[in-house]
Amino acid sequence: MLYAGWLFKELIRSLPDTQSAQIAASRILALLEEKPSINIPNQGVDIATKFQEDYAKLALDDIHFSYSSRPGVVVLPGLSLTVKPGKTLGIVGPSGSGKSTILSLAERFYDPDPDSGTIEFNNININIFEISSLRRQMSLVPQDPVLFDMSISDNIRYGALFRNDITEDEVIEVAKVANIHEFIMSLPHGYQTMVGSRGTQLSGGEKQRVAIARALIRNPKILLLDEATSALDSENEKVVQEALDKARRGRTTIIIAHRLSTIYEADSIAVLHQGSVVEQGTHEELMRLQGHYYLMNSVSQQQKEEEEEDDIFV
Ligand SMILES: Nc1ncnc2c1ncn2[C@@H]1O[C@H](COP(=O)(O)OP(=O)(O)OP(=O)(O)O)[C@@H](O)[C@H]1O
Repeated sequence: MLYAGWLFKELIRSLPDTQSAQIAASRILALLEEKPSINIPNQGVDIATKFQEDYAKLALDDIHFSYSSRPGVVVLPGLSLTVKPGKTLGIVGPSGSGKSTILSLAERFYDPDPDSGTIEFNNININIFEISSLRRQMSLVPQDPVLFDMSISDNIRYGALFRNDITEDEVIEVAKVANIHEFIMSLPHGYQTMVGSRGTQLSGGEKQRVAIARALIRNPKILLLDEATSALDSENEKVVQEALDKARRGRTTIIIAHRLSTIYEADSIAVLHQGSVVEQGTHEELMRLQGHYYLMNSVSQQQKEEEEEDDIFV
C-alpha cells in the first residue's frame, strides 16, 4: 500500500504541469469513489488460505451476461468453458464475440447476470473470495499494455504492488522468462532506464515483453493473455511469441488469440461465436473437423500469402 502511495505521487509528478496533475488527481479520486459494478463481499475468504495446489482450474458454467450500460444486448447467452490445471486454453472468434468479456468476468471486473450458473476457481464459486486475494491469483497481459514514466524495474514491480519486498533478482528472473533481460542489459542504465511517458521510448514488442514480465512478477496461478502480436513485425512477433510460450509453461493459461498461429500448441482451443462455444478441440482436431476454425485458418493463410506477395513487390 505504501508503494502504491509512492507510485501515485510518482505518476502525478510525471505529468507536464500542475494543471494536468490536478486534473489527473481529481479523476483518480473520482474513480476511487465510483460504485463498483459487482457485489463485493466485505469479508470474503482469503483465497490464499484455501489452496495449496500449484495449479488452478477455472470453470465457467452456464454464464449469462449483458453489460449494464447495454442491458438489451446479450453478450454471453449461457457460456460453459473450463481451463484445466496447468493447461492452456486458446479462445478465438470474431470481434465482439465475447472473448475479452470472459477475462473480465474471471477477474470479477463484472459479475454474471443473477440467473447465471457459476464461475469456479478450483471447484469453489469465485464470489466467496475476498476480491483482491482472487485477483492476486491472476495476471492479465492486455493487448495494449500501459507503461508508466518510471524505470523498467519499477514498471515490472508494478505487477505486484502488494509486495514491498521484491528483490532485483526476482525482477531479473521474470525479465529473462519474458525475453527482455538481454535488451535491458544493453541499455546504458539497464533496469534503471526510464521508459518515457506511456513507454514511448520502447518499441511495441519491447513494451509487450515488459508487460509479460510485469504479469509474471506476481507469480500468478492463472495467466490471462490478450495476445496482440498481429500489430508487430515478424521479427518482434517471434520474440514475443517465445516469451509467451515460456511464460505459460506449466501454468494455467487462457490466451485470446488474434493470430491463429499463437494457439496452435494450446491444449484446447474454443471457437466462440456470439458468446457461445461452437467448436472445441486441439488444432489438429479442429482442422480435421473442417468447420469454423478450419475456415478461419484458410482465410488467415490466404491473408499471409497476400502480405508476403506485397512484400516482394515493395
Ligand atoms: N464495457 C462495455 N460496455 C458495454 N458493452 C461492451 C463493453 N465491453 C464490450 N462490450 C460489448 O460486448 C460485446 C463483446 O465484447 P468483447 O470485447 O468481449 O468481444 P471480443 O470478442 O473480445 O472482441 P475483440 O476481438 O474486438 O476484442 C461487444 O458487442 C462489445 O461491443
